[in-house]
Amino acid sequence: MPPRRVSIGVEPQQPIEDADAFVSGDMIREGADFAILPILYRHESAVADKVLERRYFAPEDLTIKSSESAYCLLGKTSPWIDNMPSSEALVAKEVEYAGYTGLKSVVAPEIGKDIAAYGRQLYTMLANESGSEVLVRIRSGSENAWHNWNRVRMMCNHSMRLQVLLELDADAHMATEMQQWIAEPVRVVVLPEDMFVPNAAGYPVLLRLQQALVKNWIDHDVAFAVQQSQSGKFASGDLIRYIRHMADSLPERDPACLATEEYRDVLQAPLQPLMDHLESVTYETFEQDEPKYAHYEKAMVKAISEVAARSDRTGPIVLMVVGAGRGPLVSRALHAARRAGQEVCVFALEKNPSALVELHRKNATLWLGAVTIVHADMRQWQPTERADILISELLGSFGDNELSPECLDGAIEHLAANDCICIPRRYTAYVAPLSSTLLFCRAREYSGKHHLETPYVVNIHKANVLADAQPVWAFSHESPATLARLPWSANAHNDRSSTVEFSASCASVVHGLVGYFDAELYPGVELSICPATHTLDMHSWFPMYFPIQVSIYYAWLAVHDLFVNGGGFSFVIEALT
Ligand SMILES: C[S@@+](CC[C@H](N)C(=O)[O-])C[C@H]1O[C@@H](n2cnc3c(N)ncnc32)[C@H](O)[C@@H]1O
Repeated sequence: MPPRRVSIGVEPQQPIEDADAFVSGDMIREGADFAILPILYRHESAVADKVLERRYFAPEDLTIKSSESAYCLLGKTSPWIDNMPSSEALVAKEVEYAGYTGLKSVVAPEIGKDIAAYGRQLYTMLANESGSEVLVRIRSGSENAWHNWNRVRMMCNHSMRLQVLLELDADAHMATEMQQWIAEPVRVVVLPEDMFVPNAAGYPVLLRLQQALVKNWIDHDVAFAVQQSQSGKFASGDLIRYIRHMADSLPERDPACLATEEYRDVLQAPLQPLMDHLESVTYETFEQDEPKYAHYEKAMVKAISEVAARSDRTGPIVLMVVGAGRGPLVSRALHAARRAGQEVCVFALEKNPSALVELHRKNATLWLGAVTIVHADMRQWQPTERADILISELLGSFGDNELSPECLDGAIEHLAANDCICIPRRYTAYVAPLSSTLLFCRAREYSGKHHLETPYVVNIHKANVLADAQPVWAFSHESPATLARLPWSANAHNDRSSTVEFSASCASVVHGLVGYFDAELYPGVELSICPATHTLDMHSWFPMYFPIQVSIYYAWLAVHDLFVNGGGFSFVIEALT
């Protein structure tokens, strides 16, 4: 497996007269991928006045004198002096010049005291058509760092081009503050030389807490930049080699993690397996989830044993797999019967005609004709005998957002015996408030009319779940006989509503809700995608992200009027004081 490729740059502290010479000399020698350099060589106000008067830079004013090295440079703008119009004008010139040379990113200085003026300046920089990204320099641990950042990014309307260059302080470690930054668009993490200590041979290393912090940032795909101090205790090249070695020696990611990594923070529309016919490749992905099917088999063995132990029991036990797809649950049902030592009669029901091809093929080659395959809608098929055990896998990431419970209601009415055991028998939906600038921006840019009023299935990564998830409702199929007697055609029995309150461990911005579910397949056999109880290595379901139209600032929050029915899901979020 190829090692992780980490981009590592340098931020020299001494003045650099010519960026091109620095890149082809020191930077390459040190093994850096990029450099963070000031755009201007000299910042004296006399220079600023001259530049503004003449309206262009002279070569001697500049560190970045040409576009030759622009591909590997981040250009720092001059320090902004609060309430000084000439300072604003100079920065505007620098940004214009950065666009001309092709710099992809410019780095703005730390947020000053006059936050409104700073926000206005950023806004102007982002309005520049050059399209350079603007990185705001944040020193972790500085007073109100996150609050100030939050204010300026709000002023810039959450622009996707506004990002963070996070400069760690020497004592930084993975605490609540870092968790806050994970949810923000951090592009570059600056590691000051003071963070490193010498090992026995005098080479720079990080202490354990800082190592954990850097490893966590590696996993969040940021670039690093090492920043030499004036004293120059260590050579930049040694700092870079150490970080590279750290990335190379991270443990190999397990295959399940690799399979899902490409979907990190990618917004996907939930599947619609009733309206659409799923493709073979989608079934193939489901089928790779060994832990999920192992749990199903365990539940089936228990259910078969329970039915077999009934005193009035005669003949083979009838198992129906409804929504059989290409048959993984059918294989498991036959295996479970063998494990339980019981004679069974297995039906596989599927409405997707193409999946039927695979079911028939497997019946001929694998199951040796032991299965009755039915091409039908589970809500309408009328069997000659009823199921003792009804097995389905119809859940979405939020539990009831795909086929269950509505399709299952129909199946129970037509197919289930009075004392039928349903697998799963119960499932619960959970929500938690979520902060993620990336997901919010992606939802905002998603095509379609109601892109901020629709949920997405996401392998959520660059995000901060702000409080423990809380249950909002459950659906139960524990007594199918009761359900079969319900006047369920109006579907009102599947309406649910709820109100939940959350208090955050730190003030934050809510960009929506994250939804999870857990399911009881059989008493004692559970599947879960909730973080605290997640089924080990199960990857069939990513969480659900429910964006909100306008992000809100929160420390204590109520999600009320949460409501679900067959037609959709709605909620209101209120920040409490
Ligand atoms: C999430 S897939 C699960 C497939 C399979 N059990 C597996 O584990 O790979 C749900 C299946 O239910 C089928 N399905 C959806 N609605 C159905 C209905 N009303 N009647 C029969 N099958 C249905 C879909 O075509 C799809 O194959």
